Amino acid sequence: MDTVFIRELAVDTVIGVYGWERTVRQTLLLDLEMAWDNRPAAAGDELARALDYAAVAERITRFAAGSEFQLIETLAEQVAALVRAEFAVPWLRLRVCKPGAVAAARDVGVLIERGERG
Ligand SMILES: Nc1nc2c(c(=O)[nH]1)N=C([C@H](O)[C@@H](O)CO)CN2
Repeated sequence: MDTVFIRELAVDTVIGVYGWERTVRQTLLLDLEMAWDNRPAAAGDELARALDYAAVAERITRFAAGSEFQLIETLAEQVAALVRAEFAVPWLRLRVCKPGAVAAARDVGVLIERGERG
């Protein structure tokens, strides 16, 4: 299996457990690695056989824009399920970062893997 990836996708969403966080939109950064066999797309040089990272990024951005989760764990789980179901991705690794959430830390977030690499 090969990998198709998206790095530091910035999505705006309502996210957080504190009262003030329910009234603002914050930016999360997503890193996504998706298992995919790139050989058919390369052999035919055709997007139709590729895992279209632009389409995946657009879908995640749209989903996050309409969501209002408290925990980044929940957003990560939902994004992972959506990508696997809608794009037939057998395995993925997703990192969700919430920059600025802990002032003394460069970054905080969660990292999940779902599915089988095959
Ligand atoms: N494991 C998590 N810890 C925390 C989360 C979270 O989503 N997952 N969220 C918060 C607050 O919303 C925080 O980001 C506000 O700065 C605290 N801990």
